[in-house]
Amino acid sequence: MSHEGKPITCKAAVAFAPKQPLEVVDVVVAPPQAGEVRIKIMFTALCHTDAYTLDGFDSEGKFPCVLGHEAAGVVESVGSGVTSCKPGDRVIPCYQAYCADISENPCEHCLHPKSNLCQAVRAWTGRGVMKTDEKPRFTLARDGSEIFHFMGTSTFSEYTVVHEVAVAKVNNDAAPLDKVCLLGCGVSTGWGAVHNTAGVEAGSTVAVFGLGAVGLACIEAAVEAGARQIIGVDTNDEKEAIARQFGATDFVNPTKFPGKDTQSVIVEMTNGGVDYSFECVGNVNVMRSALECCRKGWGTSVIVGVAAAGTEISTRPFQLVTGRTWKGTAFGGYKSRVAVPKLVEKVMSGGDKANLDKYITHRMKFEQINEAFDLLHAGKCLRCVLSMD
Ligand SMILES: NC(=O)C1=CN([C@@H]2O[C@H](COP(=O)(O)OP(=O)(O)OC[C@H]3O[C@@H](n4cnc5c(N)ncnc54)[C@H](O)[C@@H]3O)[C@@H](O)[C@H]2O)C=CC1
Ligand SMILES: N[C@@H](CCC(=O)N[C@@H](CSC=O)C(=O)NCC(=O)O)C(=O)O
Ligand SMILES: [Zn+2]
Ligand SMILES: [Zn+2]
Repeated sequence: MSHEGKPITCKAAVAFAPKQPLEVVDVVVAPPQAGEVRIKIMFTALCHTDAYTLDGFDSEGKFPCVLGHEAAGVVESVGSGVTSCKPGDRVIPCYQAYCADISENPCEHCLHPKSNLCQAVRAWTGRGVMKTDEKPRFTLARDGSEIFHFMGTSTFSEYTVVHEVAVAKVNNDAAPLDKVCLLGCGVSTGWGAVHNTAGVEAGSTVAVFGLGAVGLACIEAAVEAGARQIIGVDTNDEKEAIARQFGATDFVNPTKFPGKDTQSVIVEMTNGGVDYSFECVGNVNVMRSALECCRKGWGTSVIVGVAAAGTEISTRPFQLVTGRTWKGTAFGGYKSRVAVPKLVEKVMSGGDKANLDKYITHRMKFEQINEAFDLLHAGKCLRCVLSMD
């Protein structure tokens, strides 16, 4: 039965308040308005950023909300004026939008080769609402109260509504949605941090701080780029084996060097520091270590991790005066709607090299979402893919 133009009542995992378990409840998802797309979510994974927002660390976090931003699904219906996708299309919602190929008035970031920070809808997604009427499309079935969106995606729901500029198509019919959903955030971010933001070259030395899915994707990309030494850094010893499987040549657990900072350990190991480092933790002290373990003259450190509201980074300016570069990345610098379909093709044609299975440590039913958060918090899981059916 078609629900086109009508509200859909379905299950969503609602975050009613920070630090509280999600509640799987009935929500009403309004039909898509102009420039909007309603998607039936098939699979969604959890990213550390969902946990960070649920834990109350996100200055943009609004409650109640529907979290989730790493997913794949099928277009159920589209609002007026939508031309780039149609009902039945298999898609990946993108928290970083891209408007240049479908907007009559593209934003300057989409037109600029150096940025992927589309501004078309960002102001509204940050406030948890849709641009057209500045309201959410989710309401609670039991009392009609509004529920905010998250990152413009809100994939912890059987159905969601996103802006058209945030919809990447999965053009390859053979692409498994239960795997390519990971390209909606973590894996793409790690790959892009290495290839786009840093531009790691063959023969480079690399340190990756934080060996969750994002950090491991950095390692995978560094191997692909031909890095000769890749140092994985994590406070969890259990991450050493997996890091080496991904291609790390060395492993450092900072807790094993009491009284000595991690940057000193790495500078000694590399006789002067690494060419590139990646912070994939979201801790400002680790960000400092990641910068300061870079080689003077040309070392570049990329901040990938998302730090808690109110925290700030610091270092001695001398670290930059002596030639280190400190930069950051959002979604690995990829211009989402055009890049994600290419990443899907890369996975589909890449054999084992770009096999996403190694990131999927757990699979669960949607109703088990709080167990999945517990695993992520405990450091027991890279990616847990939740099935909606
Ligand atoms: N900039 C962007 O576009 C994106 C940023 N992120 C952020 O990237 C970070 C990583 O995300 P996930 O891989 O999903 O997280 P995760 O929680 O799976 O992995 C984090 C890893 O860091 C390790 N860790 C914790 N404290 C540490 C310390 N002091 N030193 C070294 N390692 C430490 C943990 O043991 C864990 O292995 C998060 O901050 C997340 O919010 C995620 C996706 C996109
Ligand atoms: N909302 C936070 C910042 C959160 C943040 O930095 N998000 C990353 C993506 S994390 C994905 O898992 C990002 O790409 N940010 C760029 C953006 O435009 O959102 C805050 O207010 O500090
Ligand atoms: Zn994410
Ligand atoms: Zn744009």
